[in-house]
Amino acid sequence: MTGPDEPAALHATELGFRYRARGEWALRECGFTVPRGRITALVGRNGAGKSTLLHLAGGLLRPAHGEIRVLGAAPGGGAARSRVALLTQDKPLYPRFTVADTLRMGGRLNASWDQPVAERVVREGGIALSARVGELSPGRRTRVALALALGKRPELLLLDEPLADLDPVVRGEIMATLMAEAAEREVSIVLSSHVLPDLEQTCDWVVLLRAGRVELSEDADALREGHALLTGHVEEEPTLREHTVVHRRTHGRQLTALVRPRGPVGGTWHVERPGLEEILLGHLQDGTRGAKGAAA
Ligand SMILES: Nc1ncnc2c1ncn2[C@@H]1O[C@H](COP(=O)(O)OP(=O)(O)OP(=O)(O)O)[C@@H](O)[C@H]1O
Repeated sequence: MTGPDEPAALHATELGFRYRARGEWALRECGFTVPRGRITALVGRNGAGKSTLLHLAGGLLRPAHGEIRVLGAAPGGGAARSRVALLTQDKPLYPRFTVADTLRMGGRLNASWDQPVAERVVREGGIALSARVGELSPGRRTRVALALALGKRPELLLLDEPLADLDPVVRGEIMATLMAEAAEREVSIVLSSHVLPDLEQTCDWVVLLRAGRVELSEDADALREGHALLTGHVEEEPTLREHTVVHRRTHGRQLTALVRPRGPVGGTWHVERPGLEEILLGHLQDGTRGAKGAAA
């Protein structure tokens, strides 16, 4: 973990972006901070702005409004380029290259290249260095792309849906590799994903986007402690008025509500501490509230 005076992994103020000058805002008034040394889940429904945010952080796009800093530096500039790695959804790799060629290219392009790390990431997936990239399964291609990103020895790794299209076993293996690298080298990781169960055990910070705005930017344990899952009779619902109800559902006369309590919960509710998955799902399902500003 890094000291309090060190620049944050990500810091955005009033960040806004739109793809065309007169188009809709893909991101708007985003302000948040992600501390260093965290594994951050970047979540949001389709079109919420996750890829746009990662592309801005990786320096592939420039803000239309406000700013974003990575490790205290401007994205894409000299101070950030060698310290930040971005793995985009299209995972650009040359299909005709072998895995060994691909890693060799990584070595030529990056002064801080760490060949043993890159080879280890490849080997952990049982991939031969002589294999041709175009003949690998999607999961194995993801692993090679990850090896390229980790071989750069980044301080901040930005991953845009690296787990999409992978079976649960491969997803678990890739998450384990990421966790090991994060722990060993204190890499900060920001990972966008729709696979909420995979995030429960691995992520310790959450940024949740809703329609281009930051709704949550919080420590995962603080989120768990700050929510309660209540089950009870629908007639008890008026006792919830003083709390923030994130999401509610009824089954006959039974009501289940995910709430952010603002004090002791009255009534005869059965109260449980929800997991991160339930919390995120509750926030994602709730379409009634407008997006709010950032929390951190
Ligand atoms: N190249 C583009 N040109 C125009 N609009 C775009 C482009 N890329 C994204 N958008 C729009 O910007 C908004 C945010 O898209 P973005 O891809 O960042 O969302 P996302 O959260 O990553 O979505 P998903 O989960 O579906 O990948 C959406 O309204 C999308 O339609």
